[in-house]
Amino acid sequence: MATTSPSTTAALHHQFLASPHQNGTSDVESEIVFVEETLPNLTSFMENNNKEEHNAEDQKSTTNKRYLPLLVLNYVLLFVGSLSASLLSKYYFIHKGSSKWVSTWVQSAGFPLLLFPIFLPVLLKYTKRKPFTGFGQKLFWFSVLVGLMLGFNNLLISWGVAYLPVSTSALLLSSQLVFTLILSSIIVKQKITFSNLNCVILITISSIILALDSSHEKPQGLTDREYFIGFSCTIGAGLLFSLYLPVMEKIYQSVNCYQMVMEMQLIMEIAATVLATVGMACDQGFSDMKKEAERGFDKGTTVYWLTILSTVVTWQCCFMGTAGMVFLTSSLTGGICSTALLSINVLGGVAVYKDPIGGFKAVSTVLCIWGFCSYVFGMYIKMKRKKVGRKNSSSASSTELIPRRNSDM
Ligand SMILES: Nc1nc2[nH]cnc2c(=O)[nH]1
Repeated sequence: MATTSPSTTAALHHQFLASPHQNGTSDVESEIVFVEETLPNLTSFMENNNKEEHNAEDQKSTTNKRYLPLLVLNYVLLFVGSLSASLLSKYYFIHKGSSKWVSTWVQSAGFPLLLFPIFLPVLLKYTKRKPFTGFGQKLFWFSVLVGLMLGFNNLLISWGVAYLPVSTSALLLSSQLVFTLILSSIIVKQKITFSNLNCVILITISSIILALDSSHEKPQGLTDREYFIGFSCTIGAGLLFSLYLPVMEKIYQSVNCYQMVMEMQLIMEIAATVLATVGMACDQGFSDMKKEAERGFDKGTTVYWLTILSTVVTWQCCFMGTAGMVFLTSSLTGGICSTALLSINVLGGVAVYKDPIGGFKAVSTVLCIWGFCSYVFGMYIKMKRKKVGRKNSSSASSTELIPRRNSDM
């Protein structure tokens, strides 16, 4: 029978959930040993209590009542953000915007928007946790490092977009999905299943068809050197992004609260903005911006600033959604959702810019939707099976303590 008082137990439980890796290991089994060895009286007490407490604390647990609304919200952010950021970036370049630094800077400069998901839950009394509680130095420096990596990725994306046709960069970027599958199987031991392999293959084929169909869209006057730069930058961006996703998943394994994910995201976006701002300052980006607003942009000054502002907001939604998806599901699911949107973005081009749609584009879109839907359906079935399994298993409660990853999603 437990002798620990409920308040001590709750505090220790909270401490464990907040930093499960304090014993210096990252292995789930050693965490069980850690709990059972260092808190001998706690385990049996928790058998009766931890299920509800864990679900209330661990927002990435699929049994948490806030899990599904958060997942839907993040996917909507990713979908709307990615689609509109891509259309707006195209709008910027179509109407004679040309600065690569401006296009890099707008991808992260919307970081103050992250203060909403950080402070709103406290103001609305959804949580008692004060923002940045338990945010250690290690997590801070990790976030800065990953933020600089993301800033560099944003720069590479901008160079790619500036030199390559949209279809070519979509094809090259879709290679990030294969890299994500490989890197996440190495970094977070992602299982390669029929469902995720099928999805990766279908979405990759979908992008290849799309790119082959629109290879004639190569801009006139593009030199071989520029094409090579655009090509290398886009491949580099795909590689960096496919490293970024599993690295984030690895870090999120020690985070159980969505608010903290947004706090990390804030630090990362600030680091990426510092990088972009230094680049802007050194390469006359700010004066380019002013010149573009006054003379370069063919839709006038007001529309220029509105375009910049909406691009800033939509990129932020896109990154917020990506981070949320990786936290709530896995890096592979986040990667699949982002990359599937590359093909869907083409449909956005058809709807908004009246880009021509032929048989190839239609087949590509169907393949992409098919791959994506079969994956989501597979995830849904798996989640349902897990739920039934959990209900049937009465001995599962003691291991519910361990932050459970949806590693096969
Ligand atoms: N490389 C890369 N950068 C991104 N930034 C936002 N989405 C993406 C993506 O899918 N790939």
